[in-house]
Amino acid sequence: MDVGIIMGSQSDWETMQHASSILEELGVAHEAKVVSAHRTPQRLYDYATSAKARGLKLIIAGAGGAAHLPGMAASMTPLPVLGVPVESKALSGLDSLLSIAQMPGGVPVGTLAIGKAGAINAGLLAASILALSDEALAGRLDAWRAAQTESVAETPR
Ligand SMILES: Nc1c(C(=O)O)ncn1[C@@H]1O[C@H](COP(=O)(O)O)[C@@H](O)[C@H]1O
Repeated sequence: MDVGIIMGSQSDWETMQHASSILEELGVAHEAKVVSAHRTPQRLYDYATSAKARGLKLIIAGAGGAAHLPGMAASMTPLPVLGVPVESKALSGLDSLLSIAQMPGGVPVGTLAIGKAGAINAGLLAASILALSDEALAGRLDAWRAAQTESVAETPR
């Protein structure tokens, strides 16, 4: 398993499934788990502290509202952590974005955009990081990008 996708709640899956779909398309081995710093702190501790030893190379963490999950995960693993701010009902994800992006110096979380675009880009960014040491994956990523470019019509229909 190369990538671990974690999310604060089952309700985040609607957003985070887009990270999973991209990784699936690109043939990157991944797992998805519901893990919450607030509601299941022991599960988070166990997940983050064992992630590297289990062979994961990177973690994508999505959460909404007071989104402490990505930062707490980053504090307990040397693996790179990409954070996806899930769009919250009360504040449209601005709360999620700020609480994921505004980490204190020393504990980085690579923060993506709010919602679906962020989840897609977290998957793509994870793939491009892994592709640095995986030629076959680099080739699949190049093909994915070329297909995306190809799909953009020059004339609106
Ligand atoms: N931000 C966090 C954390 C965390 O950061 O550990 N755990 C749950 N949550 C968030 O609470 C929101 C509402 O959750 P519910 O839909 O379960 O009430 C979700 O977006 C989740 O990410």
